[in-house]
Amino acid sequence: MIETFADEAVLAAAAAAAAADVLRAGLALRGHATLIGTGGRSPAPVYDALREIDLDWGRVTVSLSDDRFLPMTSPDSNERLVRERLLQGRAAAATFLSLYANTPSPEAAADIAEPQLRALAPFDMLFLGMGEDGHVASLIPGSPVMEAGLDPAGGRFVIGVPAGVGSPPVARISLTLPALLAARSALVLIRGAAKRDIVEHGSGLPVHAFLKQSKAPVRVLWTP
Ligand SMILES: O=C(O)[C@H](O)[C@@H](O)[C@H](O)[C@H](O)COP(=O)(O)O
Repeated sequence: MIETFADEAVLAAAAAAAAADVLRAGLALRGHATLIGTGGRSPAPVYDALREIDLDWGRVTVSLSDDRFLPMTSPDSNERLVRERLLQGRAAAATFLSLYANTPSPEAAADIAEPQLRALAPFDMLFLGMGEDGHVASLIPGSPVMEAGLDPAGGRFVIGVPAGVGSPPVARISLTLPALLAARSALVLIRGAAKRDIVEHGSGLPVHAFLKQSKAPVRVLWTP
């Protein structure tokens, strides 16, 4: 099930091409398309490749599977990564929908994002990274909201995640499993032997909850 790529650049080109195909199909069928991005190191080269692809970016909306509850001025902001690496060049014409808001709590920011993400769904393309603890989005082992976020029958699309888990262990805003499963297609981007081992031989972690479902078609792209 895992697709192996020789290196990061080859993986990035394949992921960008797959995303562009799906976005083009969404544009042709519905007149607009949605890409849900992710933070971390893995997506940055994909963003670099994707932003130069000739698409009607003005009719594409981009958001995130999770963000840190930090303003864009922070180097740890995922929104900052997407704005700096994806929303440039041709892709600068896309609309970005923030998960972060300057609210007193991540829960209040999630309340603002909730109806906006619901209105966007289903999403044409979802990118996910995975941590070495098996987390996807900010559904992180050890978090008090992980179980609620992974409930396939849960009523929320977006939740606040209190500080104390993850790296950095700051508060976060995350899509839930029902929101992630509202993707028409998804790419999980992973690198290194340890992560491959978790996907193939681990069990019961957030990544497995996402992979063991038949709702959203998922490809797992791996490079050593
Ligand atoms: O907010 C976070 O905790 C990270 O952004 C995290 O979710 C990241 O996506 C994965 O750890 C994969 O990271 P890499 O892409 O660097 O492998």
